[in-house]
Amino acid sequence: MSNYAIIVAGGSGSRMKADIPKQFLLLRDKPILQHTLERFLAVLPASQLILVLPAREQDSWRALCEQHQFFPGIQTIDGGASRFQSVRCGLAAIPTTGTLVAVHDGVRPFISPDIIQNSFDTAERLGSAVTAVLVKDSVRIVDADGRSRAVDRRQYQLVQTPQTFRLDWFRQAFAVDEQPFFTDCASVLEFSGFPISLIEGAYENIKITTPDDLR
Ligand SMILES: Nc1ccn([C@@H]2O[C@H](COP(=O)(O)OP(=O)(O)OP(=O)(O)O)[C@@H](O)[C@H]2O)c(=O)n1
Ligand SMILES: C[C@](O)(CO)[C@H](O)COP(=O)(O)O
Repeated sequence: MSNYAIIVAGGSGSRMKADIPKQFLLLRDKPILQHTLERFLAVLPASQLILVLPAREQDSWRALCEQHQFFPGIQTIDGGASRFQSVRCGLAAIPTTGTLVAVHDGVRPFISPDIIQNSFDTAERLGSAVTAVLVKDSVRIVDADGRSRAVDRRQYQLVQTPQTFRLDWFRQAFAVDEQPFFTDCASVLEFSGFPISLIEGAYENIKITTPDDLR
């Protein structure tokens, strides 16, 4: 069984409005991305991790690794114009002998090794494992006229990463043309008819998106 993980960090972080891509910002003296990679290195060897970065930022990442004396030996790949394209770039680097693949946002540094391991164990049994948490707030649906009504929050979960799948399903699903409603890998696999199994995530596993999240 050879499992792989693609860490997608190919975005520009436009909503963070920082001078550098948000995955390179420091959190307790270390780049956010280094925290994330260290969590995955607790579960998988470096040879089974693929890091996707913006093509123009490869040199900056190398310099940051030098600065922080972080030399994990992880293969880095140039990303694409969207998250879907970046995942596809990472996928192309996985050998055909692979069995499962996890995809994780480089900007979710608080993921626990236990959740990563559970996602592989569940995907091995069921073919997919998509991390999600229950909704804690009340939820309302809003129509085009701005009228809203309450909905049953028990029918919704908030989706996180990692999202882990059988590699054969994943390759087949990612061969399709990109669709505007592909917001994560689960939506891509579902579009091709593959079943999505949810596993329990953690509220601390936030995606660092805006300055509030960083604080
Ligand atoms: N072309 C892209 C776009 C996004 N991502 C990655 O997908 C994850 C989730 O995306 P998001 O939080 O939206 O990151 P950005 O695209 O960087 O942010 P923004 O949308 O604010 O520009 C991030 O780790 C991001 O680096 C990627 O690998 N390639
Ligand atoms: C993949 C994801 O983190 C799951 O919640 C999310 O869909 C990414 O969304 P974004 O629009 O790229 O921020």
